[in-house]
Amino acid sequence: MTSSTSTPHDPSPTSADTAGLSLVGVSKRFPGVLALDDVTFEARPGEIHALVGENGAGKSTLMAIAAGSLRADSGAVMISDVDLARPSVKAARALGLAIVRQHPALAADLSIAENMLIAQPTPGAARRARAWAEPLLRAAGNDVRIEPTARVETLVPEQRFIVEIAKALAQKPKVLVLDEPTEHLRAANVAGLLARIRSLAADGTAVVYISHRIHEVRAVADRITVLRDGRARGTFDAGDLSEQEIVNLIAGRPLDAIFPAKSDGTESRVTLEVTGLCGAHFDDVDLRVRKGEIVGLAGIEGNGQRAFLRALAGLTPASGSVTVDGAAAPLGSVRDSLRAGVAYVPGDRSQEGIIAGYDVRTNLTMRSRGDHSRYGVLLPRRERDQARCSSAEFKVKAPSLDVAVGTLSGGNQQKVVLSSVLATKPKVILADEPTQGVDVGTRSEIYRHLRRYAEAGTAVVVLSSDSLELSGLCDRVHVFSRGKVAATYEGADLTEPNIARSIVTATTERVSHRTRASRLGQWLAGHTAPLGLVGIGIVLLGLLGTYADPRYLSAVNLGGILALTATLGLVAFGQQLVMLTGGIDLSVAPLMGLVVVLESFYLVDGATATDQAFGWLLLLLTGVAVGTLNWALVDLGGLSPVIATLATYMALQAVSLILRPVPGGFISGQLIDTISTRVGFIPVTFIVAVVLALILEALLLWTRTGVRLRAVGSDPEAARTVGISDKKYRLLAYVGCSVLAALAGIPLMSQIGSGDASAGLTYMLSSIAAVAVGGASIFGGRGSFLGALLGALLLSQVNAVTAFVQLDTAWNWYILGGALLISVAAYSKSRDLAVVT
Ligand SMILES: Nc1ncnc2c1ncn2[C@@H]1O[C@H](COP(=O)(O)OP(=O)(O)OP(=O)(O)O)[C@@H](O)[C@H]1O
Repeated sequence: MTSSTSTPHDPSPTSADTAGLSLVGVSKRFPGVLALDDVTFEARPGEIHALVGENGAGKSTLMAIAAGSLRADSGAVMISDVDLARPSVKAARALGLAIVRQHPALAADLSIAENMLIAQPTPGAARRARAWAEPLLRAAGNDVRIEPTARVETLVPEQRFIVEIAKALAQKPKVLVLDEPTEHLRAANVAGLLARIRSLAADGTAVVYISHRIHEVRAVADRITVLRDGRARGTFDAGDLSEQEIVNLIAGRPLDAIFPAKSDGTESRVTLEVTGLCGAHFDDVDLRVRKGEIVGLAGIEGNGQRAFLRALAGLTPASGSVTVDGAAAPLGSVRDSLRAGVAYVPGDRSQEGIIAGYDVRTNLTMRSRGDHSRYGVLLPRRERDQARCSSAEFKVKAPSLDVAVGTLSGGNQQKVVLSSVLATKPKVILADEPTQGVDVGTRSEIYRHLRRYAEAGTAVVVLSSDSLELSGLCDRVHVFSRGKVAATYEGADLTEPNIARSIVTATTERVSHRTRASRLGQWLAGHTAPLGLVGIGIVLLGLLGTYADPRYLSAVNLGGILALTATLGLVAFGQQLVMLTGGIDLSVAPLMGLVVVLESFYLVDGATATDQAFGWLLLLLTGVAVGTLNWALVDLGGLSPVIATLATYMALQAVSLILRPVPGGFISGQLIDTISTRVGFIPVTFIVAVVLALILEALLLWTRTGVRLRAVGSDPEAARTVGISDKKYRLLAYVGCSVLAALAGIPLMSQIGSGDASAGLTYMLSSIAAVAVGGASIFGGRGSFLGALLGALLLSQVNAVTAFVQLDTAWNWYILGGALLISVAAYSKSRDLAVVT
């Protein structure tokens, strides 16, 4: 390889080169942006090919097309010499392409092992996911201990990236694409990853490496392709280029020094003084920032540096003394911190930095609302002017300020976060990874901005996992270990190797220090806790009922409670199914009534065998038809599930009333007897409900379909990204829900005995309540069929207990409302207990 900066390779693939990944003449236009313009790119087996370029140059778009998650307007994609004629994530994966995305495609409610499993071309058994994932995680994240059964929502960004990397490597890819994989990784894990990549390439894998960290690119890449404004600007041998030459190629012009000059140390005025700050994960930390200084924080994740920064921002409780420009600053309240001029640049951009669905303008101005509103009324022109000014200052690349910020490239989103924070004119800037995902040109602009703020008297504290950044930018760097400042570097000692060494020394300490959520915390945040909690509620209610009247334990009463539980349980299973996908079905109630009405024509005394067979078939068909209709309204019609199923609710109720304006038609007595059969005092319907709950629970937890269903509810975008058809799973859920609701009409028939259009109406609220009490999230992604059954039992018991204690029926509602509030509050609180910061 002999080309130089001035003589780039011809990127057109030759026939000998085409194995690996090959993209030929790819173009892609988004509204207002030509993201890719006739780009040709290839990565050969055994090479590491870096793809570099400014923010918004089109790197992620190109790789999304290679991975099949985005369709090109024109051009061809070939993986291992096979033309990806009909691009899809599945097809690309089957050909051996794995991708580590800039935004990890992980569903928060699923366990880490489950997330890794659903992204595999041929996923193994969900039951063995833990044992399978454990060694893969260990290999991907040197010293970061990650519990495969923990939910992804409990992970900090570094851990999420390690999971994303482990997920991709588990595929044993022939083509591995890494899109900014190290933005959140510390040096030890970066080194481990680069070594791993080299060994994969040595074994013949074609690796595409996207990064803004030029030293990494130089260290690992064999060839480098530069993208600018959607066009390929040349492919070069990495060995022929210096770092400065790569930087110049990316920017398209010579760039001066990346880091601005440091403080001359002549200022003595202290802008920020922190004394003896204590909080969760850090203890007795002092920090002083003088005018003109930038102070850096380093350390291994979990050693308290991030917790310290967040406490300073008022996000978590802390004690100690903080003064800003000599005045005492408040602790423990974000609002008060903001008022005192303390501004925080969040490290977790997607979770805390932006509101992805909102436009760029709102995201740019939302932190400084007071500046462009009067008496609470927004002044649109002033807002627009400020947004324009902020976006120009940071050169935010967006088709217009009205597009959703989520459609911008990662680096441009980061610029939006920073400029929106700086628009608050802060006295203190607490910046957590301020240059994550930002290109080298903008990076140097951000450094200059921060330096300018520092010189103007703003206290600037930067937390970064990049030692090079800290040594180049900061005047002083504190390295954290076990929640305390273990080393401080300044002047001539402030060098990258010193910081890196200090961090590595802390690694060994940290392995033992790394806090994991307590066992109780993990259990409370887990799948079984709601079952235990509802179980306790059921026992307590039972004791109350028995205390009020020993006949509570009579076979008649218990049998009655269980029969009602069976009916409610069946419809709650349906509701649970839909809620797992993030939906809700209000139409279950009139559907149950409609089933009873329909059967009051067919399953009557003296009905012919044909009529009876038709009656049963009609029950099933009605369920399938209503479920399909609901799904079509939601998924094809784009209606919200509440509106869609409310419309169906009204339509079904109207049909029932047309068929039976007044209750009438008697269900066959023999059929009622059969449905009401009991084994001892236990109704057969209850036994059926228990068996069904167990089967559904097993399917949900231990089969690929169950895991995928939960993934769709937890994060439809992440699910689509790993190749799951979210529409298909929502169809399954809505049809399943309606069929279960129709089946719940069978025990209802035996309870009502005649065709009554209003028979099932109370089941709308009670089915939702049973599922919520049973531990489901109304946002989708988590829930339990056993929980729904126990929730149904609790609800049925409340009715019985209020009757036995001879309380007014209003108490039914008080108790149910209370149980609902307590359980939902308890579950949402318990989920926090598994999170380690
Ligand atoms: N879904 C989308 N809708 C609209 N525009 C998009 C979408 N995805 C990307 N773009 C636009 O396409 C262009 C290329 O974006 P892309 O994410 O590929 O850039 P990038 O080189 O990966 O940048 P970065 O380094 O910041 O990640 C940008 O202008 C971006 O705003």
